[in-house]
Amino acid sequence: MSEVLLELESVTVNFGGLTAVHRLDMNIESGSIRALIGPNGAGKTTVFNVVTGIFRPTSGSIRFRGREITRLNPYDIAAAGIARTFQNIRLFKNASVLDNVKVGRHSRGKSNVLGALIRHPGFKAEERDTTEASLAALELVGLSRKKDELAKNLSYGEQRRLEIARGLVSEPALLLLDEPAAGMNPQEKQSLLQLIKRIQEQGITIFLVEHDMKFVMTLSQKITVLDYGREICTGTPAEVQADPRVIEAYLGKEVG
Ligand SMILES: Nc1ncnc2c1ncn2[C@@H]1O[C@H](COP(=O)(O)OP(=O)(O)OP(=O)(O)O)[C@@H](O)[C@H]1O
Repeated sequence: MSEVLLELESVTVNFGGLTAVHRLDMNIESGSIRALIGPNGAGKTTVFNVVTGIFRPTSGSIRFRGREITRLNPYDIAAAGIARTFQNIRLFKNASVLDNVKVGRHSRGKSNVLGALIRHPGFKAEERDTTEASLAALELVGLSRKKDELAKNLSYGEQRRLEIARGLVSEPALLLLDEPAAGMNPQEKQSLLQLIKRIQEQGITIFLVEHDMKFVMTLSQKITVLDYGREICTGTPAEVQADPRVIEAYLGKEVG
């Protein structure tokens, strides 16, 4: 049995009278690729938001590498080793590709503003380290040649890969991808699939929300299915596809 990296225990998230996530238990094994699927509004993004500290759960607990992270703020959660991308592209469009990646390194930085202003030696060493790590992340996502381009001049698929590079540069143990394949053409999806596998080979655990079923079934070791905030099934792609509760949850609903 491999070690559990992320553990959700009876996590509930209420928004006023609405229960977006209801007593969710989840164990994500270190080194695995886990998908979270479910019809629109099932609570998937809310799960990402509580894991990354954007929302606090109403009740329940979240542990990462055995450490309680439930009440930490997003910055401390990032520093603990969890990175994410968002459903909608969030890049600095008028900044270079390289600078967009460097921004992702901030959760590891130790130097303060004063160190930057006086060009303290520690700051310079950190700058060098940031640039090297950013170039390595760009290499991994296949964007090295475009490092000096403005982000806005990249194609849609490249912009999404740039966001992944920005997540990787903090050297996370866990990478959360929110609908990474959304809006991509078949070639872009294929190259994304290969990229996610390469990231996993680097020892990074992947947790993704994705509507493209073919993509999810090809990539994931295990899938958790949510419906109205409740887990209805967790299993291998074959187990999930054969589960009547999953078929029922999707019947008559837009799969996306
Ligand atoms: N900040 C919020 N305030 C109030 N309600 C919210 C908030 N965020 C999400 N919700 C509600 O919680 C429920 C779950 O939303 P969530 O975005 O997590 O679903 P999802 O599974 O990610 O959906 P989609 O596949 O459409 O992105 C929905 O009913 C949504 O309207």
